[in-house]
Amino acid sequence: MNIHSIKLSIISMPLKAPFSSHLETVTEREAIIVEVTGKDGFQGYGEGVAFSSPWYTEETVNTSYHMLKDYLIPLLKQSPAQHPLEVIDRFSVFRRNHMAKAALETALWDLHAKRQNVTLSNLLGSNASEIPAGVVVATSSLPEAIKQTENYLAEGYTRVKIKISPENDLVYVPELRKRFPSLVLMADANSAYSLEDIDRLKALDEYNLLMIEQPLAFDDIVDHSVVQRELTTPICLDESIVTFDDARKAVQLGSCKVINIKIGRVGGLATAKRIHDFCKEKGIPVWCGGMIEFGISRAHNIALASLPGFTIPGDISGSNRYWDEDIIDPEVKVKNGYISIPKESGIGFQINKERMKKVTIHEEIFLF
Ligand SMILES: O=C(O)CCC(=O)C1=CC=C[C@@H](O)[C@@H]1C(=O)O
Ligand SMILES: [Mg+2]
Repeated sequence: MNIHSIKLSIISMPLKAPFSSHLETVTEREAIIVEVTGKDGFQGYGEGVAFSSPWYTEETVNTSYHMLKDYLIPLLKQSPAQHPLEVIDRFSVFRRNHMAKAALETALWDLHAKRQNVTLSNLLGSNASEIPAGVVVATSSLPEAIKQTENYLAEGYTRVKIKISPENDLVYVPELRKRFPSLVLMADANSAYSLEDIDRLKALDEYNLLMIEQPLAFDDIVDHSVVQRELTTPICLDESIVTFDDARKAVQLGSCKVINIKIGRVGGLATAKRIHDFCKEKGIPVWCGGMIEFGISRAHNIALASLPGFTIPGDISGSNRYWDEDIIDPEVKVKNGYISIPKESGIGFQINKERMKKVTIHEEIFLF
């Protein structure tokens, strides 16, 4: 793809408020920003979405950096790709490390779209002009959860996700349902339950949740199929779906009725789109998951979520959900519950260089 150089930057920014689930409380977010510069001067951007420690998946900012620096960038230099679709196959010689792979692969998609002078959304096959927004309420205080939900509804959001575990589920869900009877509400368990909790999960059926996300183990597909048979509420898989074959097997087994697609978790846009295409064919609705990300990953999510199989609002909120000031210009904004798809080529947002400079804690350039 005629690459001149790749710059890796590690950035760090405090969240406006802590993001709490039963697994972790995030107060500060680090991420890797990948900037690929072509010999023609075009630049593509990607964002590594692994967290600082391995609480959500096994990857971290440091392991992603190591993969990019010591394996993925040298591999791309040694055997150049002609098209971003080729990259995933090339990277498959290295096991997993999907978030590191996606950080680089998405930057190449952005570069490719800019060179073709098309939006990334169009390049992926969409003609949509907007996507519905969704927001996550992640706090360990019920009054705070109620207050945040009220505020987000006032900002125009129409779909809210809360974090649940056996410690709070039968308090949070009934209380929020009572206060917001017609709210499109869903719950993410991040593997807080086991098969023994089946009655507890069944008790949630009466609260009209849009879905329950990842109730059982992060790497399970089989036990989820047992629980899904017992529940009327659809199960959505997040952590368990890291490859196309995971999605295929989960659908075949009846382990879920909905899939959350995260570009980073599945290793890039090519696999994300492949899972989307498969689910669309099988009648399985999908939505785009979030990673408490900065604007570059958010922009890639917007492009992906514009595809027609994304029939459920994703965890795609405005830049102001987490940040005082994002690293992109303009910031992502939610109006009447929707986010407009930018019309400029590639991801359609500019990098706010001044902001980037302020939040960068490390950078390195690799010449091709
Ligand atoms: O990006 C967002 O707005 C929310 C993302 C979100 O809910 C999650 C991100 C990462 C780990 C989890 O806690 C959670 C999820 O599992 O979907
Ligand atoms: Mg989740």
